[in-house]
Amino acid sequence: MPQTETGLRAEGVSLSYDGVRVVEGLDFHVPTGKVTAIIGANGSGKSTVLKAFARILAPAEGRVLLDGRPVGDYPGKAYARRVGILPQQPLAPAGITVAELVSRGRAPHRGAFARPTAADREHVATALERTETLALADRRVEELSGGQRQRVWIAMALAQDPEVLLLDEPTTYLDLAHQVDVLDLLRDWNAARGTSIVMVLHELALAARAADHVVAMRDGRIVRQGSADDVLTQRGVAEVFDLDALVLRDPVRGTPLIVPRGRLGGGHSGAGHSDAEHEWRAAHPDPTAGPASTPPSIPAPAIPEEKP
Ligand SMILES: Nc1ncnc2c1ncn2[C@@H]1O[C@H](COP(=O)(O)OP(=O)(O)OP(=O)(O)O)[C@@H](O)[C@H]1O
Repeated sequence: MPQTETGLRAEGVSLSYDGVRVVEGLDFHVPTGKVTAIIGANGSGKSTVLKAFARILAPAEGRVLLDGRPVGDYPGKAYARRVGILPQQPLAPAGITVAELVSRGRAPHRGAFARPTAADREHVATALERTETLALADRRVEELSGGQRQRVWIAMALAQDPEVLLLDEPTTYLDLAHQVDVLDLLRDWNAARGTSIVMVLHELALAARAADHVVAMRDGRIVRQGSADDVLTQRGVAEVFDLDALVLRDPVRGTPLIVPRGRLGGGHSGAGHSDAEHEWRAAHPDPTAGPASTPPSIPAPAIPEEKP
């Protein structure tokens, strides 16, 4: 292992729950200073991978390293200053207010009984402001709507201000406008602070729009990774989701836009990877495996304006 290696890396990692292997042979270096989206079908191991990077789940095999050192070697607070996670279903302590919860994001930066510093208060205020939750500061978290609560959790993660931020489906519960807001906010945060962001996303158009790097998982393994153009091809979508889809270009951003046509084969639980690909090839005798412009001849249809 070279002394100079920096960042977060999984090396030959397998992950299990109660002895049942769910992720196998994971080799992945989190792209430093970039935004990465992990995509894949339900149960393919996306959250489990985040848990390994967050030290919630120890590898059954292999190692997770931060700057070349096993992550288990870092004291808890030291690790939390560098790597933060927003899990899929975080639990807030009963009765806690929004301001108190977001302030907890600063805990790794403080001594056990130390009072918040001006810098802590500044981080919390910025996080509340950026997530548009400032007006909710005195409300109890449990009385918020799902979308408001989700933005509060994101505020807490931003207040923590780690070098690597892991987010499991950060757009859950958000309406479309807030999904776009949150992803744009995370991109801005990445650009301004250089934070490496890794997030599990289900919405492929949003993943393509938000991420520099896309990682596609299937059955506990990474099956594709690269730019959205590399991963979200017609064949890529077939391989990852057993889905026959057209891949158009988002006319606004130029990123891939997936239009599902139907399922291939017996679905995730039945058809294996090679069956799906075989079927896809049979249905598409002349597949173009190129970037997302496939098939280029089909333009994104214009949706007519509604008549008043
Ligand atoms: N705490 C747990 N105990 C036992 N098995 C688990 C646990 N958490 C996840 N699993 C199993 O591990 C596999 C991978 O789950 P994981 O949550 O990582 O998938 P995912 O890709 O994030 O799915 P989703 O898109 O549905 O959130 C699944 O088969 C799941 O049932």
